[in-house]
Amino acid sequence: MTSPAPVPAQAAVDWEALRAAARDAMSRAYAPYSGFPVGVAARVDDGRVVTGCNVENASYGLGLCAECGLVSSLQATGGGRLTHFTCVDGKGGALVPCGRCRQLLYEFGGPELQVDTPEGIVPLSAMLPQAFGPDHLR
Ligand SMILES: O=c1ccn([C@H]2C[C@H](O)[C@@H](CO)O2)c(=O)[nH]1
Repeated sequence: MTSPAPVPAQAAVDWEALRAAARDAMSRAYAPYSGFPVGVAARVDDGRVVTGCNVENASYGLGLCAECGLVSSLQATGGGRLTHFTCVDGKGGALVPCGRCRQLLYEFGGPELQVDTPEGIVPLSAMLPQAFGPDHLR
């Protein structure tokens, strides 16, 4: 989804607004099996904000992490590069993205993507060292 009023791309990122967007998405998660709702939000290089929530399935292994929805929304609303990312748990606190989702984020944000973690803002390169990515296939 896009935010109602996109922030200009050149403005400093408002992490609290991004966390609020992630909490809002988390409130609509479908997580009846784990009981662990997750919401994510990211700023795009054109100023858009995209979000996602986890969507589980009765066939447990088919559950979709919140980041899956986020990257789908990114593409469906015009593409672009992710610049800032946050992930929250059911209490609204910062949550680290799982390993698979770090790879999803790397595809669209690369090593410089700024990630909001319980230990502060860190580049994705610190969370996915020596990442495999699109450059390996060129
Ligand atoms: O980065 C993460 C980590 C976990 N989950 C979801 C998957 C599952 O539905 C629930 C418990 O693992 O949390 C996400 O959506 N994103």
